[in-house]
Amino acid sequence: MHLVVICGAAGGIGQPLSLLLKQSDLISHLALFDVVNAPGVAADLSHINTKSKVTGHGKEQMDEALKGAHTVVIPAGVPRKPGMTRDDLFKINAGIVRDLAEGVARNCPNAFVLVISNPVNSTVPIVCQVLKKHDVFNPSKVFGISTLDVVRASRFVSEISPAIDPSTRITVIGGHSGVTIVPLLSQLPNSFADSLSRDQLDALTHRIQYGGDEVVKAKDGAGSATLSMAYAGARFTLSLLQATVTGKTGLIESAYVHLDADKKNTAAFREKTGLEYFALDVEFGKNGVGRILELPRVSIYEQALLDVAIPELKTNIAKGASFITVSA
Ligand SMILES: NC(=O)C1=CN([C@@H]2O[C@H](COP(=O)(O)OP(=O)(O)OC[C@H]3O[C@@H](n4cnc5c(N)ncnc54)[C@H](O)[C@@H]3O)[C@@H](O)[C@H]2O)C=CC1
Ligand SMILES: O=C([O-])CC(=O)C(=O)O
Repeated sequence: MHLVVICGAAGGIGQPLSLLLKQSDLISHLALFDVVNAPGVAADLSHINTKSKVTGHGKEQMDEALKGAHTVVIPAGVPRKPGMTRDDLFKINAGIVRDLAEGVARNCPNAFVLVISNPVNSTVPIVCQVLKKHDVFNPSKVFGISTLDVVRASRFVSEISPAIDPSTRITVIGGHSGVTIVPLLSQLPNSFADSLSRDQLDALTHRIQYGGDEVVKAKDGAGSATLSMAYAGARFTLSLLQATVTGKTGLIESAYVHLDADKKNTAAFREKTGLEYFALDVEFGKNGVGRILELPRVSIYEQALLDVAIPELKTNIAKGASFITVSA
């Protein structure tokens, strides 16, 4: 019995994400929670002839939806409009994510919590702080989904170099907003990064960092990435489920996590940077984070990107963490 709950299930991401997850036999029950239209989306999805049962839960039914969940995916909240940064969403989304995390602490304290709602750099610390407040925090079980940055990096690189297949995984570290997104293109085979001119490398890096803005601009006020995010969110969720439900090993995704999830492999990095949260490649295990892969050697170019990302991330993390007071 594996209950997966989508919070914000009737939204632009929530609907296609739920559709993709409905196709998995690893999920026995898909519970869709939203403050609007959850029963309608659930009725629709429930006619699909795959294994899982689908239920819909409206505004007053958060506790009922979350009760006993194995995994909770959170794409609830408002998206950007042109001219906004992800941080501009904090005012509204911080409270939404806090209330959902309170619901997790009450109803499914052992669940894996996968955060999509922006600004991820701050909303993940909010979730962790709420769980700490209730004494149910396990750093191996809370993830900020930064997979879309990896998906974009793979796609954009393959557009430049047809020799690189679009399914090639690229390590993207840092956070999930603008300068905090640091693609490690130096890790690609055949000296791909060295084959680019400085202008080409700058343009590709900028496109990966600001891919979200491309979509916000093209949607022209109607929101931000939803379909590519649903793809990325489903990929992440299904990978985690394979590891935690079937015990499959060797599954790696980039995720924005609390570095206590693997103190051993992150100690040196943490000491050097003072960061508590960071997106790194994570190998899933039975209990969520199996191990965090050590940061590979970065190029001088990438170190300069990191030098810009780290102070910005620290500000984002402090903003999220200080939103919740945890008594000592
Ligand atoms: N991590 C990432 O890479 C990405 C994150 N996002 C973020 O995901 C979030 C959702 O984006 P969209 O689906 O496009 O927005 P949307 O507005 O289409 O959907 C959001 C849904 O959340 C629901 N909602 C609002 N308050 C709620 C609450 N308290 N409890 C449950 N549901 C609630 C709304 O009713 C709506 O159905 C945004 O914050 C956006 O910035 C978007 C793309 C990529
Ligand atoms: O750009 C946004 O606001 C949504 C997002 O996080 C992305 O597409 O990467």
